[in-house]
Amino acid sequence: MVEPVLEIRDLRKTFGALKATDSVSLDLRPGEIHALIGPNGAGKSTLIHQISGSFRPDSGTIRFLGQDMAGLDMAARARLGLGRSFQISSLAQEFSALRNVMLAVQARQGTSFRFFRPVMSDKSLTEPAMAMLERVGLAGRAYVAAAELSHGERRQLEIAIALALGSRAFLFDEPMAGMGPEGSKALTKFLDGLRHEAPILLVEHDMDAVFALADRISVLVYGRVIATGTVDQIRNDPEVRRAYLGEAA
Ligand SMILES: Nc1ncnc2c1ncn2[C@@H]1O[C@H](COP(=O)(O)OP(=O)(O)OP(=O)(O)O)[C@@H](O)[C@H]1O
Repeated sequence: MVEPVLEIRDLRKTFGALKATDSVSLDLRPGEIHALIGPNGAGKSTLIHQISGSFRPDSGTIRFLGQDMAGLDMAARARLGLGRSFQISSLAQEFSALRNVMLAVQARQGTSFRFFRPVMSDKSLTEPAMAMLERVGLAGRAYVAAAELSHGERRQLEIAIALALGSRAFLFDEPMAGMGPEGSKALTKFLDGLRHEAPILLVEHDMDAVFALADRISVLVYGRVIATGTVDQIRNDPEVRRAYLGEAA
């Protein structure tokens, strides 16, 4: 069997008497989109926070690329390649898309001071940055300021930055939120290709996107995973239909 990229075992987190994460186990395999769905308050964001390192679990383990994440803070997990998006504020708005990715390439290379060469003509930065924009389908917008990009394009740019920084897996919490139908469609198409760059754990309420994208779905209800399976298995699971999907299935 293929080794999972991310492996979560028996994770528990309580807030007072509330079991926000109740013995959750799931994994993320190479090349897959694993969607996490469930009603409001089911504990999806709480789970993502524990994986990214912003909440500490009460018990259980999180392994990423074979390494135990306990004791590593968010920055350390990000450095290992656990990419958490979307953080629009991380973009330098007045800089071009290319320049934004170049900053990430530069950070990865660990060479922040380049007094003798004008940055924009430094091929060791422009070439990998442009290649990254091509990978996310944004090369045609390379010289446009981040502030001028559409909502969806900014998300593509953030992912180019995350890939340039070395992200090996993505945690996305409701990426479709705030997008119109056209934007959602474009982002769905983009995420579809992105899984081959790095697998994605996707929290999403937009069921059209989830059913179009997910290789597997886990359903969280009251902090517990009540089912994990393919789109068809989940759509036809009587407990899932009763607890969550209702007529949406
Ligand atoms: N910092 C916190 N302190 C106390 N309770 C919290 C905290 N964060 C989340 N909760 C509670 O934990 C439960 C799970 O919340 P969470 O935001 O993880 O659910 P969710 O599935 O992401 O919901 P939604 O789909 O609405 O985003 C909720 O009852 C919430 O009120």
